[in-house]
Amino acid sequence: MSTINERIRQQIEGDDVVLYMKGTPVFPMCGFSAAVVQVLNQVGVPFQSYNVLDDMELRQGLKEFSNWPTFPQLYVKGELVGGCDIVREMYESGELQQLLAEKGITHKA
Ligand SMILES: N[C@@H](CCC(=O)N[C@@H](CS)C(=O)NCC(=O)O)C(=O)O
Ligand code: FES
Repeated sequence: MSTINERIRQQIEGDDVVLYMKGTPVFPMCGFSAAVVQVLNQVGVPFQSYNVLDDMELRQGLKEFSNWPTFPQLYVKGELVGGCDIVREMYESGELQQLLAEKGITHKA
């Protein structure tokens, strides 16, 4: 495995919920990323985020790692859930909340 893939693997296995985004949760640099931050805040689960605008190797590596060409990318327990459209749809249908509950990811205190 290449170094970048190892780094990604460590990141997505290091936290239950990982968001690769443009900007930060406090200062998102794109509306798509902001939308997923908003969903996660609504659901109330803690998440780790990485800013792909700060790291071109990560930005490129993730597209190949997950075969997913855009950001945001949301991972739960090491698996890609999807981007903005998928996350929003899953939130609206309740599927996202169900997935998180099934994986034992609890709300922030
Ligand atoms: N429909 C996409 C919207 C996300 C999107 O189109 N992202 C673009 C613009 S922010 C992107 O990441 N392009 C590749 C790049 O900037 O490296 C989704 O559901 O996540
Ligand atoms: S940065 Fe332009 S659409 Fe995301």
